Amino acid sequence: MTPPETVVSVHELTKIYGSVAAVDGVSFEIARGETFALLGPNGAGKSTTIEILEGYRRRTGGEVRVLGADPSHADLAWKARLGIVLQSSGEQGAVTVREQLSHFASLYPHPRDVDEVIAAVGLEHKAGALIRTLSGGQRRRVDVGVGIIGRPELLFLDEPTTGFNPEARRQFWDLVRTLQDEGTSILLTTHYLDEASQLSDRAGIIAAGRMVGIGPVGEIGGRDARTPIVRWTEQGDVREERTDSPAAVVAHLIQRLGGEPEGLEVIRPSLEDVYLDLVGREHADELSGAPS
Ligand SMILES: Nc1ncnc2c1ncn2[C@@H]1O[C@H](COP(=O)(O)OP(=O)(O)OP(=O)(O)O)[C@@H](O)[C@H]1O
Repeated sequence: MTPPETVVSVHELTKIYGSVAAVDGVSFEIARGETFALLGPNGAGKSTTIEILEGYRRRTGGEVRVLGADPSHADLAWKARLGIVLQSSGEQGAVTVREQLSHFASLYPHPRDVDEVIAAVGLEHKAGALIRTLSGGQRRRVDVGVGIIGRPELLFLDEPTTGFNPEARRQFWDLVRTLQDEGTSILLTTHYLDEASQLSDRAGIIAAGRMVGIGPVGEIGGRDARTPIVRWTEQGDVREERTDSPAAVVAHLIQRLGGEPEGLEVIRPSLEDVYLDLVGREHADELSGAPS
């Protein structure tokens, strides 16, 4: 079997603004067809990293290859293989949704069908509406449509579902799964850890410009961080035990206490629990539900 092709490779990337290291020695790789999530609190360095990979910002140091090229020297043909959904589009929108997507489609050699994309982002009923008359979440869907219209090999999604209602977020996840089935490689940043768990194969957690955890979403943080916790209340005190065999612990408890333990919970630490441990509790208020 041939090893998977690497579409993004980042080695010891740094970006210094004045005296601040916004990105401070970050390394990771993305294989073709993989979805990789970059997670971290506000100001951690995610957008700076993603914008360097897109060729929008110059790095201070380190090695970066994206689809075989150095983004700081790449050409238009390279750019046409990327799909980009920036954190904010700044789009004023004196054109309709269909006009906007048709315009971007005309810039690519093998674009998707405009009406298919409009349907995929759930804007059929707004196809003829001026973009400036759309809600924030609807405009975000236009941004996503622009990002995928060129049939990109590699798609950058920087906080794509900010402002989406829960139903729109689920629809967006379905769209991403379709793109994944077609073989698209994706780099995603999000403050919604459920979104990262649902969509990504692997994730990296950045805090203050440094990678503090990286791996498959189900394994990040290591085995100990993922060990289940059995929690119960006994004589007014909350007790807990970390164990690989929670059923045996519960059975033993029932026997010892002579019945149902009060307040019994079996907790399997989620990506969110591991994230909080890794970035520190002081960043907890910047978690999901409070995107930038
Ligand atoms: N043009 C700039 N000049 C100076 N400092 C900058 C500039 N752009 C970003 N920074 C700083 O770099 C750090 C990383 O910012 P970045 O936007 O990459 O964070 P982020 O992880 O994407 O955050 P968020 O989740 O809020 O989008 C922050 O401290 C930010 O203030």
